[in-house]
Amino acid sequence: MNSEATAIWTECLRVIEKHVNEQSFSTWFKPISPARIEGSVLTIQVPSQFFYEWLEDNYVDVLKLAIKTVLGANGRLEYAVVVDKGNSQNQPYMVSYPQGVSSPAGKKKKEVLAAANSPFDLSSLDEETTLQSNLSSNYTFSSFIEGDCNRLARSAGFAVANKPGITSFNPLMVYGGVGLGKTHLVQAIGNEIKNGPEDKFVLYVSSEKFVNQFMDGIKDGNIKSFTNFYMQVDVLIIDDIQFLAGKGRTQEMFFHIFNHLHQNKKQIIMTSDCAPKDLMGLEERLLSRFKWGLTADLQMPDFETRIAIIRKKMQSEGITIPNNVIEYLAYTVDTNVRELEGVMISLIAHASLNRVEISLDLAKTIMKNIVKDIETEVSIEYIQKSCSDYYGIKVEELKAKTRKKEIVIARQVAMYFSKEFTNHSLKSIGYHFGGRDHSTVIHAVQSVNDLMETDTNFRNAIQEQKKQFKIRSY
Ligand SMILES: Nc1ncnc2c1ncn2[C@@H]1O[C@H](COP(=O)(O)OP(=O)(O)OP(=O)(O)O)[C@@H](O)[C@H]1O
Repeated sequence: MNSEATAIWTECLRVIEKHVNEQSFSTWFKPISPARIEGSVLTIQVPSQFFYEWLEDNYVDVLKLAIKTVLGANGRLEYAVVVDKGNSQNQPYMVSYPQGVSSPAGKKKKEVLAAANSPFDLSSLDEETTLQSNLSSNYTFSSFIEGDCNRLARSAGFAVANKPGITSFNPLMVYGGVGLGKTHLVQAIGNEIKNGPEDKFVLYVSSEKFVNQFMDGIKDGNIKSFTNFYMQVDVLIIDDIQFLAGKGRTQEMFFHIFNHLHQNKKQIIMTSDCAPKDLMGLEERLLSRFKWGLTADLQMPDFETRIAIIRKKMQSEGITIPNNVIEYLAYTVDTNVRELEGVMISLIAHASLNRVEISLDLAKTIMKNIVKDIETEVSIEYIQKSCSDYYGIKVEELKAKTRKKEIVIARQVAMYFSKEFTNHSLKSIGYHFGGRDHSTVIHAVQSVNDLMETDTNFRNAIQEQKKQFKIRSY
């Protein structure tokens, strides 16, 4: 082994060690051996292609930092990937990496340090240092499907991403139920800013982590570093703010950080599982500040948006599935997007483990195992789609004002099924049919019952249609 390369790599490891936790260090850096140094190009040998990809995905910044610190601005890193056990390939597998290090003219981004051991210690890093921001690169605007359910939040988020701290959406508060895309959206904003032209210090942190860091700060007598760290941020994204409920001291600290950032036109983005007015256990002065900016909610995506989400996810996995399966999943999973994804993953896993095609039958089997009481879980949307297909009209026509006879019948039947197969109140059913009132629903149910008594064909058709709701399949 080249002793000069060894000495350089040892120096690099010293830098790396400061910025990753012990476990990551022994898992991902100890197995690396230095192969050679040629000029300012250090070649390291990694055990596998997977290992190399993992380093690139997760530790590119810290590697850049190490190379730059030890070899200077012109330093570069190359890899040699071991192809077979005990048989190393001496040709570098990848060249001209890391880019940021090999092109000193390139502008460095000031990002956020997420070094596990010393989260607030910025002292060893200069202005140009590339750090992490705790953002997942998968969460982008392009992978976030737009629909009525998220339009306001998404466009406000986009405006903030283009002018952080400058729009009146400061703070931006995104709220909504479990698994509806809050984290995805706020991280998309963070990624957009981070990849944008300005050099912004973006930090994403969960409220839980914020609380823990604050507690650690108190324990270690290190509160000043904690506060200084957060006050340096240009864009603070804090997830699940409801977690601060009842934690008075943390709230007080957050209040000061919030004020400081806001006064300095720094962007604050928050998420919560409920509307600010329902956030119990948060101080009034904090809640009143949340109202300074914009509050936007996320709802469960409607059927069409769910279809688009499934298509997008499948496309990103490189998997094609039949349309009727996509529709079936979109119909049946109307709780939240995370569950929808869970079902998709199960479906893909079953198909690949059992080496079978993804089919409607497979989807039904999986759904039966995953969703309890599936027979009773019929949504109004499902009924509307089914009835409009049956009568050959559009779903919108069921909700519209039109009084054309065939549409009135289809609408009444759909209301009748909604009353029979869902737990919605008459008022809620009316609302789903273009904002009609409950007496219209009562009238619809009565009319369908009357018609079934007098018209055998109609009764048979209704019985036939009912089956699909009972077995929840089509
Ligand atoms: N509109 C959307 N387009 C594409 N994917 C979405 C959309 N909404 C949610 N998702 C996906 O659904 C999953 C759950 O979203 P996310 O974790 O952001 O939800 P959340 O509201 O933050 O949940 P929690 O309340 O549990 O924190 C993620 O994988 C996300 O990518």
